[in-house]
Amino acid sequence: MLTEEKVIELLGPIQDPYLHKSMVDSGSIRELKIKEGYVGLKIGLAHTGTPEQMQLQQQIVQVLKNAGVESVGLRFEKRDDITAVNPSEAATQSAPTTLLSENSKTQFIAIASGKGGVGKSTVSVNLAVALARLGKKVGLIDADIYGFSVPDMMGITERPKVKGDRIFPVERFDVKVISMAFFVEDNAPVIWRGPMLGKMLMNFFSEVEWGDLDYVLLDLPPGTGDVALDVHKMLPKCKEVIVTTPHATAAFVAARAGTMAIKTNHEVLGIVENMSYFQSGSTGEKEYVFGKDGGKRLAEELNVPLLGQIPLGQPEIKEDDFAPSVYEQTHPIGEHYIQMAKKIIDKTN
Ligand SMILES: Nc1ncnc2c1ncn2[C@@H]1O[C@H](COP(=O)(O)OP(=O)(O)OP(=O)(O)O)[C@@H](O)[C@H]1O
Repeated sequence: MLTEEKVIELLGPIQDPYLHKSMVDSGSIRELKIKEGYVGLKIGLAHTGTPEQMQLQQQIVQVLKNAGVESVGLRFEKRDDITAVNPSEAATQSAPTTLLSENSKTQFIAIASGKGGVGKSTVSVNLAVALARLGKKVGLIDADIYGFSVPDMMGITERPKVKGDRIFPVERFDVKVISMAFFVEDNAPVIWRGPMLGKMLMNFFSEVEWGDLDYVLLDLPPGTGDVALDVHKMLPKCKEVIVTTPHATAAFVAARAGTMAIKTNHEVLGIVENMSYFQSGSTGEKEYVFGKDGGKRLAEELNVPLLGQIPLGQPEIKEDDFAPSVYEQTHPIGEHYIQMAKKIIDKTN
């Protein structure tokens, strides 16, 4: 037979979420009724209807059910005799959209390409990591809403933490990452269109707790579609890096992305020519597998710098720290990224 003393003893270790001490000692238990297999509790909290209340509710039910109680009735009321900070509200108030505010010091850089498969996501990830390696505070938004791949490329297996209505980005290689991949179940395809996409992107700014950042890189979807346009509208100060292969057709298509940026008054920081050549490990000879200098010509055409020519090559795959697309700092390609990141820092200072 469960007694009042026994229930109090069971609830003793559970903390009041706002007073941070035992709910028994903090006077949170306002009423207690026991009847056959039923326990009814009225609980007073500094804030009600909050995620903390939900958590507490689950804890109490769990403890009592484990002790053999068949049904638990809980009622919550707001306590006026105490004042305590509500972390969810505090988070909302202290997490304004500072990244987007007029006087924000954060630099936005969109990584664009004319077509898919040229290595835009690989470049986004490695530039973000290189900027972080150079001591910058960096965020990375995987805005490739249909073809999100950043978490897989960086070997991210966790999901962002959610506190109240704030989302905390996942940190990997000192880069804060948010991706559409975190918000879909089982890699389901995303079928949202038009305005929904813009809203999703806006949420990435307004509901994510980014903290203080020097750079936010955005991995755009390939081409010059809705999302790229949305980004340009949403982030008037956003600068752009265009990725292409040396192939003439790829560079020709990439020119459209460049023209769009220029027409909408966004500075193009430069061109990254990816998969520029294959360098033989034994002879050091370069083989121009996909053609030569398409990126260089594009840079001349748009009158912007060529930030780098990245050869073909795979990162070293480590079993214990799996990140299939991140080049180590000491890898020759990792070094290319450091040089490009330095140029970007120079150009944006
Ligand atoms: N320099 C490189 N050397 C070898 N492989 C590369 C290089 N750059 C990218 N890749 C590989 O090419 C493929 C396409 O790269 P990635 O996904 O980054 O392209 P993308 O332009 O973002 O494509 P999409 O927009 O279609 O997602 C990936 O398998 C990636 O690992």
